[in-house]
Amino acid sequence: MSVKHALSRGLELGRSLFQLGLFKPAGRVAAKFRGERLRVSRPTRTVQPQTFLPGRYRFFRLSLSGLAAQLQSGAFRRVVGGGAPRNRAVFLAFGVGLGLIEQQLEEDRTSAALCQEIQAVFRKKKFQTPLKPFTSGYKLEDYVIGKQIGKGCNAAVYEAAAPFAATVESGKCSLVELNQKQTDDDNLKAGPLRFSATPSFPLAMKMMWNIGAGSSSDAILRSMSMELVPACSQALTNEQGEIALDGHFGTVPKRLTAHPNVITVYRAFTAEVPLLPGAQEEYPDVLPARLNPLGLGSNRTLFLVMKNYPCTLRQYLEVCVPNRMQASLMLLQLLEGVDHLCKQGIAHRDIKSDNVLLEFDSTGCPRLVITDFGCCLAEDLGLKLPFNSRWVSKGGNACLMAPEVATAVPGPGVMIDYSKADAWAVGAIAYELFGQPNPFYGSQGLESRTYQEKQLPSFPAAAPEDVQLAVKLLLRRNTRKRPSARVAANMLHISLWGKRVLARLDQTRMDELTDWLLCQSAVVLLKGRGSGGSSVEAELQRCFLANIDLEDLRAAVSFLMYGQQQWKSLLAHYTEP
Ligand SMILES: Nc1ncnc2c1ncn2[C@@H]1O[C@H](COP(=O)(O)OP(=O)(O)OP(=O)(O)O)[C@@H](O)[C@H]1O
Repeated sequence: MSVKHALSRGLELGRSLFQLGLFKPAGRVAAKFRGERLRVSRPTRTVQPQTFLPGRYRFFRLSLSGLAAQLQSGAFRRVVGGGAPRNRAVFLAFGVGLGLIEQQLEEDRTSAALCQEIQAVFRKKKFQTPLKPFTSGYKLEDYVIGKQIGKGCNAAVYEAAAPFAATVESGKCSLVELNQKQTDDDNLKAGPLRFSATPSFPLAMKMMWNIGAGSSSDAILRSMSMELVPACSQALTNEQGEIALDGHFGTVPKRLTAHPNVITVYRAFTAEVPLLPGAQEEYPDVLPARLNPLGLGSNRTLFLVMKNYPCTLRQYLEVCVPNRMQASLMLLQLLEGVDHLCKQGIAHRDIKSDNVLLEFDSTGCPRLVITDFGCCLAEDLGLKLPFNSRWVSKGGNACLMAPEVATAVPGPGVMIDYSKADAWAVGAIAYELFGQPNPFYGSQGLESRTYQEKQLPSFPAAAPEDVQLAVKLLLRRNTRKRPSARVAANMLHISLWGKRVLARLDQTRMDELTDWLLCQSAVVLLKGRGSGGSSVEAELQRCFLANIDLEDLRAAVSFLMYGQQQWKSLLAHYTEP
């Protein structure tokens, strides 16, 4: 057999092996974690992968020399007719490798095309804010303002109503109502319940405290512009295309498109600071001299109008312990929200349970939205921040600052990469969702700057295994080993709705996964026609399909397979005699 012949024979052999499914997933499901290799044992596999092939397809862990050795000595001898001299065997092996790669590329092209088609179907129907276009609501006088519903370090928030907001659906079920439904539930902690979404005030108005920015719209915008990141297009521009905020557009930052898990600001405008209920008692110092002679505030400030949510995530968790399905769905929503921000080049930088608002869908499942973008990074450079001086702000809440941000030291040319920082914070909040204290809070808590992964408290055993794995991975210090919010979200999606496929993945090919994607698409489209279309679960499934990408999906599968291997070995360890 000549070298050329050996190569072409190998190529054919590789193609057939691939078609027969004898060979491929060994490489595909492989992943490299902590330098150790994961191998999925398959009964038909005879080749021990030893080296990586370079480039994008390096998940093919075919060792050509290993393959050649096998061909010389083992199972393939019969297949190739035996007795091939060593150098020919190398070429034969090389051919097999090429054949496998060629087929894999082909299959990838098909799967990637399918993913794109699914994406296109689910992206066509854009998430709509529940507000119809309306010409008013750009002045304080357009609103009736009720009682105060919240207060932070930078603003007071009041319930509000306006004729144009009649289309804003209230949060369906308030925490009070939910509590009444669940009084028998043993899981429910005792505690005062004070929150309710008042249907007559479907809106929330956030009045920023303006100390020192001055009263011109331009100055206000310059100092508070990040609050406008989640503002929808009608928030700033009315139907005639007039800019309602009479500042320069230059000071208006990058803005987010609407997403079910991110707050939408319906209207933003500047106006004179009014004397609202509780102002003299609760925030006299930030009032303008017109209202309090000792006040330090400017005369005008920024107002933001949003939907009025029944409570924050923190308030909800103080009185309720979500069941494991609800907690998983809540975690998934936070990951979906963060992924949406990342895709648009925005880092929130202050994700915490106070900055997540909550309402309930028609089934009583909590729906979460990320809010308060005051500390966000929304620069043209995307998720990287030049950190050349210690005066550059790294973001809010130091406790939930990802290790790569917390440990960054300012200097010339230093850049902080925020692409996985919000995902890390979500990993920490996951403990709260499953009823445990956040490990990074309190005087005894870990410090994100210094903690070691093995110091993380064990995750509640009641949480699904895949959730435990996802959280463990999200809290990895090394960003290269930490999944992105998208990949972690994919893990949970597959775990929640594709468990059956996952169980078969060690013997399956990618096409089984793509078949499952097609089935999911059909189910979600059908659900969308029925009443289930607005439930949190349906929204999440739509989100997943609208963002489906082969590489991210594959990464999620690799992490899940890695987790399964770990569980199996842990189990084996404990069941050994
Ligand atoms: N849309 C809303 N619906 C209901 N309550 C809200 C809404 N927005 C804010 N709140 C309440 O007001 C509080 C303060 O709001 P927010 O966190 O936006 O203010 P802040 O001053 O920017 O906060 P921080 O201190 O985190 O900077 C929230 O914790 C929440 O309780």
